[in-house]
Amino acid sequence: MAGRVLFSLPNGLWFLSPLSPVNSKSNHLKNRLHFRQNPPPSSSKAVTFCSYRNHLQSVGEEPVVAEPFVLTTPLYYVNAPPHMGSAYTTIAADVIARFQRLLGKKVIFVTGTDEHGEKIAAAATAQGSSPSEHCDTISHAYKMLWKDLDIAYDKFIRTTDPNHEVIVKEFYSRVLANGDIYRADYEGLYCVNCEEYKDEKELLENNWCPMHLKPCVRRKEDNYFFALSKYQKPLEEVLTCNPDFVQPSFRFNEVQNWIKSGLKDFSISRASVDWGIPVPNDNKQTIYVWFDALLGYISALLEDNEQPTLQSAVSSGWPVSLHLIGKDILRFHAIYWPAMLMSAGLSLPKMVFGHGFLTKDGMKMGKSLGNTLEPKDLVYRFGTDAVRYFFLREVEFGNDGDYSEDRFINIVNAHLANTIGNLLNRTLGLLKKNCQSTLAVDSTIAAEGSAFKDTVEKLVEKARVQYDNLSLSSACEAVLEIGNAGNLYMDEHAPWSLFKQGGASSEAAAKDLVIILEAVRIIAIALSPVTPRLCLRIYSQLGYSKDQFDAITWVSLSLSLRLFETKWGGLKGGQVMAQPKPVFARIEDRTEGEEGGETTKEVMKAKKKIPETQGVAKA
Ligand SMILES: Nc1ncnc2c1ncn2[C@@H]1O[C@H](COP(=O)(O)OP(=O)(O)OP(=O)(O)O)[C@@H](O)[C@H]1O
Ligand SMILES: [Zn+2]
Repeated sequence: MAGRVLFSLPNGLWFLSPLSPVNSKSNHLKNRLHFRQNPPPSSSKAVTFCSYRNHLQSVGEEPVVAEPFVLTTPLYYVNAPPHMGSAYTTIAADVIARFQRLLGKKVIFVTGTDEHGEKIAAAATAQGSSPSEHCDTISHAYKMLWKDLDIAYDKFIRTTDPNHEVIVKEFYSRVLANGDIYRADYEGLYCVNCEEYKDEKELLENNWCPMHLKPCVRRKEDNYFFALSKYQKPLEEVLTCNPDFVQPSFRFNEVQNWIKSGLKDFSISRASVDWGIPVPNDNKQTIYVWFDALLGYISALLEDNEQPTLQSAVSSGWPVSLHLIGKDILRFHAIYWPAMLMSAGLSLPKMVFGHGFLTKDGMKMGKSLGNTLEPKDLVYRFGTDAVRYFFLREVEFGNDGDYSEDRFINIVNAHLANTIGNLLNRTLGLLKKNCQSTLAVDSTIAAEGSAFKDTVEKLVEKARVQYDNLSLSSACEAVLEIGNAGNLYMDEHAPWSLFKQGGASSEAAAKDLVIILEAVRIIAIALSPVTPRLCLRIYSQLGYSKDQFDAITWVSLSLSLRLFETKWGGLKGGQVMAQPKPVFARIEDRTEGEEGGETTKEVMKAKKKIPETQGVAKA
């Protein structure tokens, strides 16, 4: 396949490679090197970005972006341990990362912790520890939770990492050299929990922050400022040229309105905060926590033992394909950050997606309000897959969602235990009883003339499109529809009674079982980004090894891997299935020693230790 590659260059420009075979790695690298060494002259970056896009369209070229898929979660503030809200973003990011890996892409999944600032210093003092001890403890708690939730991140950045400090200082110096930093007095109302000066118009009565329900304090400081107002036009242009820059689309409109209402310069240093990175050439001030934390997305890209420079960090995956964040920090990511990047001559992220809030009694669940749901308890009681599945399936990605334990149990039981687990279990039971657990024919032959195969292929394609659009709940729904269709097929064909009739009916029944199992195989691939443990158990039941499961791809990357694609036809005649075991026990049915539902023992332990509703909001 020949095509052109749209490169993002370290100086903030985008460049179209000469026509070359895209799949040729050496050509790709040569082009990259050539443009890095001979960057085109700098002009207004936003305009250049647009003109390249327009140029591509005018010559009818579809750019092939051969860069890795890089995605980030927010770097979580270590003022308190993680909660279900922090877990929500990270689970969603993990699902997207796993999906992209299934498509065969190189993925760099970045997460981490934001560790500087006034709120952290105060939290440490309240705990009677030093800021650095406090950061170590909380950052470790995040890592442990990501392990419990099967988060397969590639990079975990802490903003107290010495390399990060070098990157922040270099970035600050670039922005300063570009004439975008100046010194001035500022007086305003500050919310320590937001770590942000607030506009009085946004506040509740008595100057309370609407998000944290705490009073803002009036502050006057002599600070360094970033000239955000200079970037009003370039930012407008970025949005005009790139309607996908902020997602979902209603948040795009929000950002557009903020910009339209006029951008004000903001202070990027604090004279009163010691726990931070010193401003270059002025040790009396530290860098504002947001001007520091956002750079974590770049310093995370540094390879181990690499010289910490902006140049080396950005050459390992910048710009990111996706910043996944909560809507609370949209302004920082969709306005401040792109302006800062333009000022430093770096390219912009391709997309910022601001999802909604998990709420408790209608209020955002958060550390500062303390109204949080403990993900560890949920995992302990219900298992990792149940937690991952419920929040992604239940909350439409982008909107807010309230938690209810009853609903949690109902959904997980109905979808994972009944629709998928039972379907597999009863099919394998029949196969064991009537066919010695061996498939009679290839799934392609079994499905000849059957409309069911087309239904499954359409649904799995629908799921792919939904994952790609980040409509994660709809992707789960499409996969579940395959399960529903499978159950319907089973009930309509009633293979158990066909087996009793013997002869040709028995042969038809044996084919029906192959058909159902092939559908379940496809479900196992398509749901594996969301419930990796369950899908591995399904794959084992279908007679595959863990290595084979780890090698699955959404579409075949080579002919020898045809078996593993989501296209119909993976299961072959003669293949021997494992002994049927429940792959997902219903939550209330789990008893100690029962097989299936890998969390059985944990659940029982947890039942003895944790009262049913502790830390959990009942609807
Ligand atoms: N209730 C929530 N629903 C969804 N995501 C959340 C929620 N709370 C936090 N997050 C995620 O964490 C990010 C904010 O991280 P942060 O460490 O500031 O947590 P926080 O609990 O919101 O803190 P605070 O309550 O102190 O403002 C959000 O942008 C979002 O990605
Ligand atoms: Zn606030």
